[in-house]
Amino acid sequence: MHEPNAAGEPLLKVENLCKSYGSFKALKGVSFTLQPGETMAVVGESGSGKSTLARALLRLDEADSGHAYWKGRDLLKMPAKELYQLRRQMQMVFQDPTQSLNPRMTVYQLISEAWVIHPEILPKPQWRARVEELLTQVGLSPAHAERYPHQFSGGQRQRIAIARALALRPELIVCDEAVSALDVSIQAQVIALLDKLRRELGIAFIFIAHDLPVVRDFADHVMVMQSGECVEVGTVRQIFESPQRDYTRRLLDAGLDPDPRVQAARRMPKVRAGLEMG
Ligand SMILES: Nc1ncnc2c1ncn2[C@@H]1O[C@H](COP(=O)(O)OP(=O)(O)OP(=O)(O)O)[C@@H](O)[C@H]1O
Repeated sequence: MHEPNAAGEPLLKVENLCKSYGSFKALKGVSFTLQPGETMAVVGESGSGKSTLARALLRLDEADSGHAYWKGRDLLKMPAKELYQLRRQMQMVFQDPTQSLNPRMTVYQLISEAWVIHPEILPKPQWRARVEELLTQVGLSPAHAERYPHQFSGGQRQRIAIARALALRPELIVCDEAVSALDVSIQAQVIALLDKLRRELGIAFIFIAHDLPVVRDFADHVMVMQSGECVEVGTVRQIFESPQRDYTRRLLDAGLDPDPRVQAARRMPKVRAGLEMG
């Protein structure tokens, strides 16, 4: 469990973040605060800037202006050496695990690769046991360590990607459309797993999704993005029960399937959390 940092700083405080591609403004001054262990969903239609925000925060792309403070330290100005250490604490899980998992590596190699890069985390004799522990934690079996990514279903591959992110003991996991490619019932199982990890390990999440219903049972706060701007932010309850903007209402309407069976399948099966192997 991660402790709140001593200074009582938020885990992440983002101020007025801007990013352009040429003359196109993809992020127009986004601000928000994330506390340790908190989950913030970032929702918005395609092209609204959600991935650009994630990439700027992890410095996979450089923001043009603004600030992002990680426990009070401006991570956008952080020198490379400090950033290298910080990257460990901020992990990303992408939409398509077939692209992020090297098909030639076994699950054991994929997960332990994190410790090749960061050997300070775990001595080599402990790698095997830790890989097996992580696989169990994400609802897979220790025997899966010797398999290759193509031998798993989409939901199981996403669990491997999550285990790999956990290997570095992150304090924040940024999920960029991490469940969007999965069937609705498998989506709910993977979200239930993330929720279990959040409760057990105190990990904070930024959870990017274009579909509002999937975040309802998981997020604490929702930030709604449109054309590079945050147009509404609130608790899940505020956003779902009294959205202030038409755009948010439209997102809610678009995401709600009229079929109650589909709605039920989307809801997170809390009691089954992490036990099924989607
Ligand atoms: N490398 C790039 N070069 C030029 N334009 C880009 C680049 N990356 C993103 N954009 C543009 O910035 C805007 C925001 O893109 P972004 O990927 O952040 O949107 P998004 O909300 O994540 O969309 P989606 O839900 O489809 O993933 C889009 O109009 C996109 O075309």
